Amino acid sequence: MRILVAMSGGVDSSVVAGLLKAEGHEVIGATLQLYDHGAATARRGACCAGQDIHDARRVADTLDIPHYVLDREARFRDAVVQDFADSYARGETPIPCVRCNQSVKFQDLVLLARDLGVEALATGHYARRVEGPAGVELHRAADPARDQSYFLFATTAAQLAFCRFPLGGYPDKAAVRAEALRLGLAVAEKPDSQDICFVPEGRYSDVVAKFRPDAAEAGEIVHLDGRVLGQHAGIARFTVGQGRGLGQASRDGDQPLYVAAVEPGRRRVVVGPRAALPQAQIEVAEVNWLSPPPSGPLACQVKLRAREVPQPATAHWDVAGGLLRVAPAVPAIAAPGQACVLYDGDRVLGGGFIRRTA
Ligand SMILES: Nc1ncnc2c1ncn2[C@@H]1O[C@H](COP(=O)(O)OP(=O)(O)OP(=O)(O)O)[C@@H](O)[C@H]1O
Repeated sequence: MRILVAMSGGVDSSVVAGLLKAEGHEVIGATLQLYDHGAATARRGACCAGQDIHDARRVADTLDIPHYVLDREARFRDAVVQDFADSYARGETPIPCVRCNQSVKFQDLVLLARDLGVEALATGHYARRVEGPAGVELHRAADPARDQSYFLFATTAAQLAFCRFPLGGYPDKAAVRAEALRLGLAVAEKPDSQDICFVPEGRYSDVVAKFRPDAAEAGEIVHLDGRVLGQHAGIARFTVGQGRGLGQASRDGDQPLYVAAVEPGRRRVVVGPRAALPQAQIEVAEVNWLSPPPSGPLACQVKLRAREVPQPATAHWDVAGGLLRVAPAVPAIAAPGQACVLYDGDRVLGGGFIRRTA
């Protein structure tokens, strides 16, 4: 098979290219240049800085495969970084990896793949693509610690059919690194990439302040009952459900307080006791189904943030409104902007972005 491999310069996608080549496929590598390296080169493990492009090229040379570098900086800045800042300015907590998968990685790479006349696009994502009786399904990776299915919910059925995730069945990262050594790849010991590739040193509020200074303006922290408890240095620093970083607004007497809402219009952060936060129903928009959309109540498990185990819930799909209403079996706090992904066991049924909670 002629196959395009999305090569970030990291261990995972390098191993994918090596494995596919060893299996006898005709492999072509492609690396997307996604952001200005100036700020990022100091950061080890960033996925798409200059060093990473160099590493990807070196791996391609070792494997003796053709390698393309595509400049997608402008598109990444508009579709991912600007969207990230805009989302914070709306009082949400964005999930940029999903936007990147949606708008840059899969769209642009699938287009390139089609131009090159290849039959599939392979990535180093930890997820499993399963050929089911009614079409291709997305499943959780074998290694729960690495599973990235949550970030892939927005992949369309057509993209999924075209994609391959050869690492989805690996038991753990150590096995992938061992494979890299066996294949003689220079990146075998390279550190894992960190949370958000375009944010140097985890200072995401600096990025937001640059793109949306309004989200970094000071404002009040108020209690649900209207009392002003303190000041904050920008709404972008707050997420619904957050209990840390509230300064003197972190307690009311001996009762711990949590962020109940972020109000961009009034630049206010509203806090209250945990039990007072809305947790009964979650409204989800921009829904993508990777299974037949349900016509009645759907008993499933949902994941409301990247690092959590799916929890039982019932979902109702409002076809006309294009909205999903999710009622967790055990009340749960959900942050607008994050993804709500529906599972049936290991299988991803679909998902969308959390809009509001009630
Ligand atoms: N700049 C890029 N160019 C091409 N493909 C990329 C790029 N960044 C990521 N990818 C693809 O998306 C996959 C998942 O990206 P993620 O940022 O989660 O990388 P990762 O888990 O650190 O993997 P890796 O070790 O390959 O960097 C990568 O394995 C790779 O196939």
